[in-house]
Order: sequence, then C-alpha cells, then structure tokens
Amino acid sequence: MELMSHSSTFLLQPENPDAASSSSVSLTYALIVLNQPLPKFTPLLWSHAHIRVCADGGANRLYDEMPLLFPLEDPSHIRSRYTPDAIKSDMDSVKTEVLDFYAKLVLLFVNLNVHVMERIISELNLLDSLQIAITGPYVEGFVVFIIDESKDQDTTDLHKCVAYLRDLTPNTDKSELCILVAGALGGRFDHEIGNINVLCLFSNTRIILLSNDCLIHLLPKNHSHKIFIQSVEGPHCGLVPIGIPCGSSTTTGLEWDLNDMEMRFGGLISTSNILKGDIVTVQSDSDLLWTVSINKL
Ligand SMILES: Nc1ncnc2c1ncn2[C@@H]1O[C@H](COP(=O)(O)OP(=O)(O)OP(=O)(O)O)[C@@H](O)[C@H]1O
Ligand SMILES: Cc1ncc(C[n+]2csc(CCO)c2C)c(N)n1
Repeated sequence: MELMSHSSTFLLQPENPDAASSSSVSLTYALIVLNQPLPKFTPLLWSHAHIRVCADGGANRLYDEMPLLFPLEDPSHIRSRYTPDAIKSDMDSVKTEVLDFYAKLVLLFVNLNVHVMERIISELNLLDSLQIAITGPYVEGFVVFIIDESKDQDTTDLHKCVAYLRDLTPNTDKSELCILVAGALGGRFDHEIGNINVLCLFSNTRIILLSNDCLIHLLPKNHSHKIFIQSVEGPHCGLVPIGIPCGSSTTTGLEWDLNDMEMRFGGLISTSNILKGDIVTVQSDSDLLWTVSINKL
C-alpha cells in the first residue's frame, strides 16, 4: 500500500529549518477564508499560499479582521497587502461595502492593464459559465475575481471554492495541491459538518480544516499514513471513522494506540487521545478523520 506523508509545516514560519527536515512532502498551498473569526495565524497561512480565495462572507472577515491582527499598521495598507485572488459568493453574506472596496480598484486595473486582464479571462475560459467582475490592482499585480454563484443553492460556498481551486489546477499538479481552510471549525454545527462533508466529497484532494484550536484532515483508506508532528501541534488528537464504521485500524505513536481495532459511532471512536512522539502512523480499512490540537501559535 502506498505511503502518504502529512506534515503541517504551513504552521511554521516559511524560513523555519524544521519545515524542510520533517518530511519530503512538497505541496502547493491554496488558502480559503471562510465566514468565521479569522484564526490568529491567518497571515502565516497566507504567506504559504500561492492562491487565496474568500468564500462569500469570508471576504468580510478578511476586510474587517485582518487589520485587527496588525494594530500598529494602517488598515488600508493591510487590506491592500492581503487582497484575495478571488471571492466566490452566493451573494448573501458578503457586504456591499466590502465588494465596493475591491470593485473600486477595478477601474485602476482596467485602465492600466486591459490586455493582461483579457488574457487572463480567456486563459481561464470562465466568462461563458460565470458572471465575473474583475478588480485590482493587487499589490503584486494580480486581479480579484468576484464570482457570483447566487443561482446555486445546493452546494456550500466552501464546496464551490474547492471545486474552483481544483479546476484551476492542472491535472499534473492536482496531487500536490493542498487546500488550507481558515475558520472551518468552532461555529455553527451545520456549517462544521458541511465543511467535513467537503473533505469526503473531495477525498482525493488534500484539504485541511483549521481553527485557532485544531486542524482536521482526511486519511484515505487506500494509503498507509505517516504524520510528522510539528512542535505547534498536540498534545491532544483523535481518529474518527466518517460515514461508515471501520473494521480495522492500527496506529503507532499514540498514548492509546489502536491495534487492529474496530471503530464506529455508537461504539469506540478515538477521541481525547494523546501524541507520544514526533511521528504517528495510521493504517485503516476505511477513511478516517485525523484531528490534532494546535498550541503555542
Ligand atoms: N459558523 C460557522 N462555522 C463553520 N463554518 C462556517 C460558519 N459560518 C460560515 N462558515 C463557512 O463559511 C462559508 C461561507 O459562509 P457564509 O456565511 O458566507 O455562507 P452562507 O451560504 O451565507 O451560509 P448560511 O446562508 O447557511 O448562513 C460557508 O460555506 C461555511 O463553509
Ligand atoms: C436537501 C437540502 N438541504 C439544504 C439545502 C440548502 N442549502 C444547501 S447548500 C446551500 C448554499 C449555502 O450557501 C443551501 C441554501 C439544499 N439545497 N438542499
């Protein structure tokens, strides 16, 4: 069975030497900001990400709360520094004032870079299927796509953002894509469970749900798993079957290791477990959720 490595180096400063030594995984990060209080380490996630997308009301959070993380700096500088690449929205939560802020920049971008804008639109081939407004300028010369999907009331904004990022990623690079989702946990339970369902809907994409206090990702059953624990993770962790019971799970590196054990809701699931060392291994005959607490950030 193929080995899949996991290492939350996106919680470390990019220049941290431990980040390179802990695993050989080389990933391209994308960030999705949800409509929940911004985790305090969002700027760190931002610095690791190559593309950043706000899910509907997530744009309000970025606009309102990012400046609060930099109390000594001018809010408008922070908003320009942390401008998303796209806002995917069913337009029921993002505030007009926030859309206006980005929309105001559109004319500047259009005036300065019409040919670049047209090239990007045609390369992405999005115009026919979606209604798009183009905004900019982004500090580094990018644009913000504000994509209105108000017609679709059957999938969540997170689902739409993940689908968008997967579509943007060439097939050859899809296995290296790792989507970090800020603000996915610790709010309304229907939203939280909807966010977990997105892990299951896109089970062959690396997606990590994050809050200030913990992270969650899927461990697909068709791999054995080696999890490199970072200093900012732990001590608490859990392994939970999702959807169906699991017949057999085996782990190493935990205080209460599983040894060819069955887990099911209504029976045993592994919560309040504790990390013992720097590496955890997991093997299971069904998909499991891995969760670990985040400390010291
Ligand atoms: N309280 C919450 N807890 C966890 N995730 C949340 C919460 N609120 C929003 N989200 C996430 O952020 C995304 C965007 O949120 P937003 O409030 O804009 O969605 P929405 O479609 O307007 O939700 P609803 O209409 O159900 O209130 C959601 O799809 C969800 O993934
Ligand atoms: C069976 C069923 N339950 C709930 C919804 C509602 N819903 C699910 S996702 C979504 C979009 C949220 O931005 C909405 C409104 C539905 N369509 N179908």
